[in-house]
Order: sequence, then C-alpha cells, then structure tokens
Amino acid sequence: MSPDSPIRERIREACAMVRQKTPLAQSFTNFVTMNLVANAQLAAGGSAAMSFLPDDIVDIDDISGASYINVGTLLPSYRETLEKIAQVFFERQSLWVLDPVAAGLGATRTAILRSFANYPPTIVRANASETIALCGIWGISLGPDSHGGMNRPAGVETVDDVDSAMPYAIELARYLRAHNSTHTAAVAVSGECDLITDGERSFRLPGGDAMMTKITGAGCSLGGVTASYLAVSDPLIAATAASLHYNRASEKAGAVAKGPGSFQAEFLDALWQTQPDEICASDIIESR
Ligand SMILES: Nc1ncnc2c1ncn2[C@@H]1O[C@H](COP(=O)(O)OP(=O)(O)O)[C@@H](O)[C@H]1O
Ligand SMILES: Cc1ncsc1CCOP(=O)(O)O
Ligand SMILES: [Mg+2]
Repeated sequence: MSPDSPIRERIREACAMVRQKTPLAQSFTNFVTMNLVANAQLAAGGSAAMSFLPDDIVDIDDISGASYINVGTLLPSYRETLEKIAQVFFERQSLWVLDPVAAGLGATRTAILRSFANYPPTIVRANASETIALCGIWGISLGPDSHGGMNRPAGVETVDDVDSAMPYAIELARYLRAHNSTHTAAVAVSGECDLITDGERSFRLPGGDAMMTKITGAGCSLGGVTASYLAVSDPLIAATAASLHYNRASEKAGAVAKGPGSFQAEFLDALWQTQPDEICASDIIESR
C-alpha cells in the first residue's frame, strides 16, 4: 500500500479518535484474560466495562460505542444468555466484535456460536483455526473440497496458518455484511502475518513479536481493542488499526522484555506509547 493511500489517513484518524474520545467498549469475555482485555483497552486509549447479565449489557450498550463477546470460558447459563444478547444487539443495530475462542470445541460452545449465525457481529476477530471452524459451524464453505468446520477443533491455539484461512475469512466477511443489521463488516485473522478483510479488500499486516503467542490473552485483548476502535471508525479501518497498533507495540516490547512476564508489562506500556503517525505508516500489503 502506497505511503499516500487514503486508508492510511483513516487509520491515523481512528488512532487519534480512540485517544481523544476514550470510547467505552463493553465486554462479555472469559475469566482467564478479562483483566488484560480491560487494561489493553485503556492502554490503547479507550475505556472498559465487563458484564455478564443481559439486562445490564443492554443498559451498558446504551452508553457504549461498541461491544465485545468472547466465548473462551463458558457457564451453563451462557447457552441462552449469549443468544439473547446477540439478538438484542441485532435488533438495536449495535456494533460488536466476536472472538470465537476455541471454535469447534465442545457442544455448548458450538451451539452458542451457531446461534450467532442468525444475529452476526460486525467484526469477527480470531486465529486461523477458529476462523475456519466458525465457517463450518455457520455452514459457510468454499466448495466440495473445503475442509473447514467442526471437525477441526484446535483448542485455544491455532493449528492452521493465516494463508489457509484467507478464503474462509473473505467468505465470512461477505456473510457478515449480508446478514448483520448494519451491513458493514470485517474479519481479522491473527497470526505471524495478520489478515484483515471486508470481503472485497484484504490487507496483510507483517511484523509483530512472536512472544505474543506466549502470553495468554493476546488475541482476546486484541478483540477488546478492536471494539474500542470500532466505536470510532468503520469495521475495516477498526480491525486494521487495532492489529497494526498491536504489531508496533509488540515489537517494542519484544526488544526489551526478558520473558513473558516482562513482555506483557512492556506491551501495555508500548500500547500506550505508540502514536497514530507510527501506526498508520506501518507496512500494509493489499491483495484484491
Ligand atoms: N508468530 C507471530 N509473530 C508475531 N505476532 C504474532 C504471531 N502470532 C500471533 N501474533 C500476534 O499475537 C496477537 C494474538 O494473535 P493470536 O495468537 O493469533 O491470537 P489467539 O491468541 O486468539 O490465538 C496478534 O496481534 C497477532 O498478530
Ligand atoms: C487459556 C484460555 N482458556 C479459555 S479462554 C483462554 C484465553 C485465550 O486467550 P487468547 O485467545 O488471547 O490466547
Ligand atoms: Mg484467542
């Protein structure tokens, strides 16, 4: 992507707006990484609120710029609760991000994710295996020889690479645009070289530090920060800006950290310190 692409100015503007407006993006997320989600949203410039009760979620939605649902840890009540919340978001045309953590693993998680097909999010943020598995659960395939779907549960970590998930991500983004209530969407597939697509345009985002795979919550917190950006920009720009912010910050953290513990602390500092001009100047490889 050329240095003078209009996309870069939209990314810079989104980064500036998150800092200026401190948008609230609420989260219904897992217990393992909830604290990092909130701290990453604050370090990126946003504000956070975590809730698990449908009526509370709706009240917070009234004052939120976007919301985030992450299915990493489940309780028995979630089977009904999460479908109801997604339906309310759909009816209210609320903007929201889904992280389908461990998609394909377990009957309850699969039933919850399947229910979201009727009330889909604005953005799906996932690793490659979760992206492929979610397409299988929602009946989105690439044709007779595609392998995606429920037969590839990977747990929390990916067992696929971003390149193999790319055709699925493109179809998934097209599904979101056709079926969600705002008809705008993006899919962010994280990995060694991230992919962001709206079903028409696709960006590959090289860089970032591999130590991100050694802290739990790197992906979950990226989902939360993506929601912070969605509160101030359109889905394609929000997903791109959040992922670029993460990559530039993780590179800074990787340069000074001595292991995963100091890396996480250095990463939060770097999220806070990394500026819009640096983020929008990132290497972005566009493919159509
Ligand atoms: N090999 C890697 N090198 C650099 N950055 C990576 C690598 N793998 C993942 N990341 C980054 O870590 C963050 C979380 O991605 P990932 O680990 O794929 O999500 P999840 O934790 O949901 O599986 C993203 O910002 C992604 O770009
Ligand atoms: C370990 C674990 N178990 C259920 S959720 C979770 C955290 C996953 O975090 P991430 O997807 O960001 O690695
Ligand atoms: Mg994850």
